[in-house]
Amino acid sequence: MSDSTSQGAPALYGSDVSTDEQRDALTGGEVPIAVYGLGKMGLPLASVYADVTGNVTGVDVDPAVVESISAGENHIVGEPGLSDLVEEVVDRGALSATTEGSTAAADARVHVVIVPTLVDEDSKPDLSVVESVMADVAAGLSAGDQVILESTVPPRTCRDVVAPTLAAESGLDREEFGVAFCPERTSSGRALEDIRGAYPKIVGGIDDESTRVAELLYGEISSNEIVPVADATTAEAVKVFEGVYRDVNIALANELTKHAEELEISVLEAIEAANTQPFCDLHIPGAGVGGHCIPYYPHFLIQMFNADSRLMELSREINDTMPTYTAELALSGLAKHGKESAGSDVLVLGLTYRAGVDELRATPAMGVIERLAGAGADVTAVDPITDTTEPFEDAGANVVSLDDVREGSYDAVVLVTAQEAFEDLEIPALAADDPLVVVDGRQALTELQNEHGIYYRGIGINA
Ligand SMILES: NC(=O)C1=CN([C@@H]2O[C@H](COP(=O)(O)OP(=O)(O)OC[C@H]3O[C@@H](n4cnc5c(N)ncnc54)[C@H](O)[C@@H]3O)[C@@H](O)[C@H]2O)C=CC1
Ligand SMILES: CC(=O)N[C@@H]1[C@@H](OP(=O)(O)OP(=O)(O)OC[C@H]2O[C@@H](n3ccc(=O)[nH]c3=O)[C@H](O)[C@@H]2O)O[C@H](C(=O)O)[C@@H](O)[C@@H]1O
Repeated sequence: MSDSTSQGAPALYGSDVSTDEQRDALTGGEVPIAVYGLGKMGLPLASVYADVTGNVTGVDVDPAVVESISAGENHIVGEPGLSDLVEEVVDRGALSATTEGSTAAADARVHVVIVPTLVDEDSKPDLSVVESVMADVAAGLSAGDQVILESTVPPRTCRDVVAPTLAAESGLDREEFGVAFCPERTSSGRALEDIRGAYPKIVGGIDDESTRVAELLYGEISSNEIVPVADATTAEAVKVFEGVYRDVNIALANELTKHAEELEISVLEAIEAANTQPFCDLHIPGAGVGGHCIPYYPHFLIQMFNADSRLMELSREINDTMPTYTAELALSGLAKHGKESAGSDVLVLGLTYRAGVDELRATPAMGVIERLAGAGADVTAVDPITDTTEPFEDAGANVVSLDDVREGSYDAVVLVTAQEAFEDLEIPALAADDPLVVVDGRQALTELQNEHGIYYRGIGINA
């Protein structure tokens, strides 16, 4: 097998030099790496790869993203350490950025793909972005290259979509290049810590050599254990199973919170007590399950395979009722105090899918706003960490700033996402009348439970 391409960069896949020599080449900056997708996950990942290998080209379709990174700037909010790391690796030439995917592919020996894998309006997995990146990679793929997919995908994607597509579009035989799935087990807000080794790194290749190269790569990226599994399909399943586990368990917590309401107990207290023994890990009930991960991953199994998935489907259904349930706690609170829904002034706190992350896909806030506006309430919304307002205005909300909120007065306040900036908000002072209805969708306002002039309903607390 050729050990170098026309560019002379050493191959890793199928190379006949020792693994130690390959490791030295990798950490010595001799192995050019391309990372496709420079978003919440891709920019931290590309930056760590650059920090370790010194030779990374990041690829993104968004010229503004490429421009900011090329200037050594970090466009992702809320990631400790990322701004300094981006500035440092760009400054020393270890990381550069481009919109030209196929050009970057031609020069790279390792291709790391971490672009969005979404679902369409029928909840069917949408791999179009991954497929478009693979077309770029194929255009520049050489014998001896390794492709790493980190985007979460339906199991069998590497085996049945990525590898055949790369072979067909590059003209190479399937045995001439490596493909491995190496799931990104990272949470926004702690991306660098997670990528560098908070948890073991799962790797699975379409063949043993692909797995070996993935182990070599992540052995240098992560300080934690590298866990090779039987194949890429197993690795893809590991990631999806982790996400489905979370969605199902959040649904259980959401169902238990409704039992707790009937039992007149705090489900949060019961959950915390139940979790004191190691065989129980009840999750936390809330205003809904958002983001482009947890609500999407179950569909990577439900929609793609024939096996019975009633539990996953029902869990999705339960979680998707929570935004409406949250809004109706406010509407029933208003009615209990003689206020019509129509014409009531309701403030929604938080629009992103979870605190500190500027991501709006599948955000529970949308369902809350739709139900309130649908009942005729005058809805005001605020979220200091996102600049996006249009979708929420289209749904019937007037999106304002925190300063505007402080000037306003409301019949009800609904907290959907507990942004840090809300901690300074004097919520009782926002009351238009006595009482102010407060719905706490994230157990973030519990101090208002027994406050005079407040009618408090907290999901997981007393609802
Ligand atoms: N966000 C998270 O917490 C986690 C996400 N993941 C996986 O990582 C994937 C990416 O997630 P994020 O980084 O959060 O998404 P993101 O939406 O923050 O960033 C995606 C980036 O890819 C770029 N992009 C889109 N099409 C492209 C193309 N054809 N070529 C190159 N770049 C392109 C976009 O411009 C954007 O900058 C997710 O779909 C998910 O499967 C895995 C673990 C955690
Ligand atoms: C298994 C797991 O913990 N996965 C994490 C998850 O991160 P993500 O950013 O999607 O956040 P998340 O904490 O799962 O929250 C998702 C949604 O669910 C809600 N949520 C979360 C936990 C909970 O007990 N109750 C609840 O209602 C959140 O408010 C949010 O709307 O999905 C990421 C991913 O796979 O993309 C993954 O890397 C992260 O480690």
